Amino acid sequence: DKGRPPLPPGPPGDPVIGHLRILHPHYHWKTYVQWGKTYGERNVMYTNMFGWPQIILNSIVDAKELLEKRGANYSDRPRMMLLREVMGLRGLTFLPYRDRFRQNRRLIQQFFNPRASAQFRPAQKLQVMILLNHLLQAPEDFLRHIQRWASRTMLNVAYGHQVVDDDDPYAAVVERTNMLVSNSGNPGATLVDFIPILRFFPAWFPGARYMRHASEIKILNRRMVDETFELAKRNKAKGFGKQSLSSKYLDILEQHGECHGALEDDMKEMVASIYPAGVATQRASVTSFVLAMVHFPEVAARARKELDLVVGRDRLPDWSHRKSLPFLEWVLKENFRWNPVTALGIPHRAMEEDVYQGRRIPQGATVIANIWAMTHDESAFPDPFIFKPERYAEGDGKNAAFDPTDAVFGFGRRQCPGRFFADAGLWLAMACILANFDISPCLDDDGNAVLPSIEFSPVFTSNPLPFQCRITSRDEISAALVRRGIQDMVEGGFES
Ligand code: HEM
Repeated sequence: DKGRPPLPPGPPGDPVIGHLRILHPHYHWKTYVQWGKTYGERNVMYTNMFGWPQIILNSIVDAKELLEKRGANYSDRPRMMLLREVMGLRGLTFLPYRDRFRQNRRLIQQFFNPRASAQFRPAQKLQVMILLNHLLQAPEDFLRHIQRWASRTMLNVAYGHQVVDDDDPYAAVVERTNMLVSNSGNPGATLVDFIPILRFFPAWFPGARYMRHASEIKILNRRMVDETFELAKRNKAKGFGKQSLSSKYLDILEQHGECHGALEDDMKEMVASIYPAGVATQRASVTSFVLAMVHFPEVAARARKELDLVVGRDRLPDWSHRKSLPFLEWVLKENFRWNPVTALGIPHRAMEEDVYQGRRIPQGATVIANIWAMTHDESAFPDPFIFKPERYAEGDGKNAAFDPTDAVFGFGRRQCPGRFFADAGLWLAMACILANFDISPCLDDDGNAVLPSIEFSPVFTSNPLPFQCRITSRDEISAALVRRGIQDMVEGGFES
């Protein structure tokens, strides 16, 4: 390495295993902030895992400079040995930046860009209406209702499938497969990602046993991908789910006639990949929002006041009101910032060696954007743990250095293609909940408020740890509105 620029600074590591020993197994994003303060130079750090170079970016400025401006070099993904090679996940999320990437990315963006994604609004609205009714009927199960809302929304948008009860067999298969995949570790950062040869070791070998389990998941996943696409075909034949992504893809395949080659396979994988991408993230966002409202009731009160003024009490909030509700807009932004649900995004990869600020970024380095660090940087967002929507107000009160939506969906050519869709669905869910439900802490035997702790799971998509609170319908007017909301959609001939 003589004569070449030095690597960015970082903590001292061990021979062979690199920084594995000093990287606390949980909440890597917090460890990286600590390391950044101690070793970082303008927040860019170098570490290695079993010799694999890793660059950590704790600041949005560097993430934008590298992952966006120099996007041609930084839009690849690390190899993802476990998820891609062993489990066989072939959707867009983990696809390398070559071959089919461009075509596949276009196939998603075509339907999820700001204009096209408006077609999913009726489906999103129906699911929010169902969520509100579930909250009305059994508010104590709110965590499950939110999970089900996210799952139903994505099953409907992906396959045109309408889940009607808790025993839905398709929902069960898709949920189980995705749960097994997501419990298997951080993408690109499991043991077999660092020691790829492990996958060929016998199961008795330490660390290799998991491989057998992973091969079983592969079979399950294959079946899930195929069966759900067949379901989508049947739905289409019956005239259901015309707005779904599968239905649009089947239209494209029809135009290609018999000679669509690998296109159908790609489409199947892509449809399957939007489910996990959209469920855990949206669920975590709404659950975080509920937790925040328990802790910051003055925010909920101010948002409701604005809603009452603009929307009134004789209808539910709708997207047409959005422009007239600036405070609610800040609540949404603050919620994205307070718990950026994919705290470390999804890793990128440097395809060629690069030099940044006089430091060398090795070819093949995994590049991690620490989104949590960016949205909890005290100099960008004073009192970062306080939920303070007014920090986005224009004028003197403004003390947010950037819009969190510019960070929480990732960067550059890999930036989340589902962001417009997610933003619209989350807005509606939050607006309707705030307008019609009171959220407050549970009470102990003596009538004292018991505030739930603010803790998030230490995994890839960070959800609040299970907590309790009281959700009650605001009054009879609200209860009637919520009931009518769903009736109106059904009577209005809503077609999923
Ligand atoms: C709160 C909601 C969501 C958040 C915070 C979120 C966040 C992210 C992030 C951080 C990435 C990685 C970007 C990067 O590599 O720099 C990503 C990728 C992705 N997201 Fe989302 N997402 C959300 C919802 C959705 C939804 C609803 C969908 C589907 C409709 C979706 C589909 C995807 C896909 C397909 C990718 C992979 C893109 C690629 O690799 O080119 N996401 N998302």
